[in-house]
Amino acid sequence: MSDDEVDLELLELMRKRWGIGVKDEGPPETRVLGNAQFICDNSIDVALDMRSTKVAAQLVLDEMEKRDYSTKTWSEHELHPKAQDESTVNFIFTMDLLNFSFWSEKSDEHRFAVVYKSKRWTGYWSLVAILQRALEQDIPITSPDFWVDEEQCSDEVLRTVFSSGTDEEIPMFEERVRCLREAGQILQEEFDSSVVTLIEDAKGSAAGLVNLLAEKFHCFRDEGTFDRKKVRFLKRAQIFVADLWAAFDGEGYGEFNDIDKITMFADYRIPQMLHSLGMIWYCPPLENKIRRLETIESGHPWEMQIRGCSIWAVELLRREILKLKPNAKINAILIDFFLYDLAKEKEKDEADVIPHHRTRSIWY
Ligand SMILES: Nc1nc2c(c(CN[C@H]3C=C[C@H](O)[C@@H]3O)cn2[C@@H]2O[C@H](COP(=O)(O)O)[C@@H](O)[C@H]2O)c(=O)[nH]1
Repeated sequence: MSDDEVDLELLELMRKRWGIGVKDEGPPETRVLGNAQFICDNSIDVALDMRSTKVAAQLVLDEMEKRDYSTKTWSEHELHPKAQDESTVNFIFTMDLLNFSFWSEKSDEHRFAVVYKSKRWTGYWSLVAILQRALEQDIPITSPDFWVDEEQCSDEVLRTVFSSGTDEEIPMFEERVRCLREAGQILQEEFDSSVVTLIEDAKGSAAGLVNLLAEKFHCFRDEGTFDRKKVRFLKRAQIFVADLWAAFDGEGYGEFNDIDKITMFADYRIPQMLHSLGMIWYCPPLENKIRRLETIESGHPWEMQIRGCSIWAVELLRREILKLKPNAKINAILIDFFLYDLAKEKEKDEADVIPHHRTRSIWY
């Protein structure tokens, strides 16, 4: 071995043993918020409206206070798991691995739905119902070991797990199976098949856990390109951390020292709510495309602008709320969760709400 190779070997040993020679990278950052601001500053098809944002800030603050909206709200949802243990960690990981693209190519009344606990669940809630139903049938659907065992966890078994209560099957079934298999394999190879080990490897940093998911799991690497610059949205990685934080009320598996680094989750439901609040505006060709229920391809500049401007709009909303009430215990996560729940409440009664945009992808 040359002298240089010996030195490198020695340095590596010293780095591993004592952390010597490791340049301090500083606290982890996801870069999502900065990328969202960059997109918004360079958007020509989507615009923010500050006047509506200020009005919305008072409305959102008042309504969140009236409902005493907090991390505890998460566990109050009847389908969300309540156990403060590893089973809920695994449930949330499985849920956020598959938390995407529930909308129907056809009309909404035909869309995939599940009847569970004598209620009809659609969208995100149909996924939660599916997982609860499988567990009740003693199918270990939230166990990473199960996902890699193609004998026990065959495609046929998974088809029964994801079986629909309507004539339309769950969108992107094959992609969902691929996500489970890939995640199960990476957890097995790098994290002792344990989601808890994955969380512990982030050492209490929310941004660190988001970056670890994006680095190790392709199916969490939610990124795009805008104006020739790589931009990160990391929607399901971020909502996984947020769901943990909320489900465990900021303690135990949900304890993070930098939780406020998590941004709004760039999905297809919140932009719709932000538009109906007048906070974001679409140029006429884009608005027409959305109103005509036409798909926008994944990665299209229009999609990048909708997602980036929505993240930045919620950040500005958060700042306006804190101007109204500086000590409000409100962050982007709770604002986002509240807006999603509000959107679901209003889904039925407000016919004039613009449809959500239609981009088929595994990212949201
Ligand atoms: N930004 C954001 N996106 C969210 C959620 C949730 C549910 N979160 C629960 C946890 C805490 C909250 O209180 C909620 O109870 C689902 N989604 C996304 O929406 C889409 C599904 O829409 P629909 O087909 O109509 O169900 C799909 O992209 C899904 O990934 C959220 O909270 N924020």
